[in-house]
Amino acid sequence: MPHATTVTEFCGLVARSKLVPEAEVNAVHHKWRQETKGTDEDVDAFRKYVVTRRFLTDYQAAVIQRGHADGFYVGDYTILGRIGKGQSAGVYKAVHKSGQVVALKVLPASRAKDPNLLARFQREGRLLTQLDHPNVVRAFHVGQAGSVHYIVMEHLDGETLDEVLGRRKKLPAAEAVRVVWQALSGLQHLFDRRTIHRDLKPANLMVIPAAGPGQADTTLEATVKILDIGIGRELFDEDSPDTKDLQITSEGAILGTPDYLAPEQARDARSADVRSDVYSMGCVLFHLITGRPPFTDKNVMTQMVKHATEKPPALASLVPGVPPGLQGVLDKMTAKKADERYQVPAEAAAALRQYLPDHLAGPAVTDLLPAFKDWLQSESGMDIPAEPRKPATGPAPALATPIVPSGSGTYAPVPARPTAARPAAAQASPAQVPSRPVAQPSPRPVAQAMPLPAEEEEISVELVTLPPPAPVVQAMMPPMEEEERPLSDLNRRDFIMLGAGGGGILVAIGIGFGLAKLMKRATSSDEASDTAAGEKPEPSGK
Ligand SMILES: Nc1ncnc2c1ncn2[C@@H]1O[C@H](COP(=O)(O)OP(=O)(O)OP(=O)(O)O)[C@@H](O)[C@H]1O
Repeated sequence: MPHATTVTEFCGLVARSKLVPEAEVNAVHHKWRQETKGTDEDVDAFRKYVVTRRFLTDYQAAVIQRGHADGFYVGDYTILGRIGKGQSAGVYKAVHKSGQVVALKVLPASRAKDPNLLARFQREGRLLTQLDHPNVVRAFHVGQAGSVHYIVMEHLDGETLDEVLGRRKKLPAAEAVRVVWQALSGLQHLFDRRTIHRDLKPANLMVIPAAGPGQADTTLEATVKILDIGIGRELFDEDSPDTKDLQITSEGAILGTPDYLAPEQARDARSADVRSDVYSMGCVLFHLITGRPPFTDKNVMTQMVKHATEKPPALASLVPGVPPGLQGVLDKMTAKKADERYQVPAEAAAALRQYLPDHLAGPAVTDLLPAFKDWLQSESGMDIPAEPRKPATGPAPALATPIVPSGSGTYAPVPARPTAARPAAAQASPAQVPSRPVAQPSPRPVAQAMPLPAEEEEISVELVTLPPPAPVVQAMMPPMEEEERPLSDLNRRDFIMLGAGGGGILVAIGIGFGLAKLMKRATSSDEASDTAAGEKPEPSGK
């Protein structure tokens, strides 16, 4: 679709998008002309004007300037901006018609055609909506609008640990322990709900809030949230029809992230259990403290063999001042044999507790607008307390749900999370709620500057499938850029990517076989040396 090259074209697209009513678009256009004496060619200046006055968000204005008037609505949600792009789904900041700001994870129509991707996406939605813990991202609803599928989540205003590490390289031990301790609390909740994660890495752990400009760059006040349980698994569901997909997805994950992968999970994704998650969290702890993962080989195969056979370097050899006992806890989290690890995340969390900083801030929890709660209740039957409780603050146990080992070695059930107020972080300011014919208040112009997006900002217009709009402009337009084409138009690069993806899976299968062979060889040489030492080998059963 052609770019808007004049303010008139831009205004036409805004009106067609229904983000701002036509009369209001005309009024603001008129006002801008009067105030600035701008010409019809000054599209950039006009775009800046409407964004600064919050008629549109950066993202909306960028998409419109690139010639698109659709793709701003998913069900009852208006898209405000793009937050992240995963391998298959996109994550967007959006606002519900009640004014509640949320994060929408969206599987576009073209991806939903793939039954494996759709099954994985729906599984993630199903798992997430069953979870309810301050250290796990909260999901409210799984929906479908036309052929677009989406998961409605609390909007987290923070940054991933990956981003924190990108900036700070490593964290002081007490800070690292606090982060991992929280994640372990969230993982225990997953386990209590019979779920394991299987893809724990810094990019899937979010800390909120992010350190603001001018503030101390620390996570000591932050809450950790586990994200992305897309390849998570409900335990004991091996017979479910999507198990095959899990295998493939996990091999894809192996290719991407061997840094934190437990040996048994590398051998066979289906053999992963909660202790594999404990191993991954041990590797994350190692990375946070030392600034590098336990094994740094670029070669995936070598790295996986090292996970299975080598001990990571001692913490003290890489960083000074690490409490000596912490090494023992880390060793137990990352033991090669799952039986020798902490058996559940709560045990590891309990062992880490003595290394936590003295004072811990309470968990950040997302406040929900009453109108959104009512809507959720009527739409999905989700029961959310009307009167949110205050978040706990104070010493260690209050940070997240306390983990209390019961006498039998199992753990006390995790009480429901407090749904208490973090002030207004997740509510749209009136100006953020775009006007829409359905019960949306009109945006109120406010004199607060918002940064304009970088030119290369990614956009997606494949959120909703609408009939092709009538052309608004007839002027000669520049050719469409790569980023702007609808995702349904496959091009050469897509075929290359698809080929690479398929090739990747074959490589992963090869790696799996190779590793299994190596492990087998290692075992038989162990047996051989046992036998040589006079031990009688176990009968083979033949
Ligand atoms: N609830 C949320 N609030 C704010 N940002 C979020 C939220 N969920 C995800 N994100 C952002 O979006 C990014 C992608 O999220 P996520 O990992 O869930 O996507 P994904 O599509 O499953 O990724 P992949 O396909 O690689 O597994 C995250 O790294 C994070 O930056």
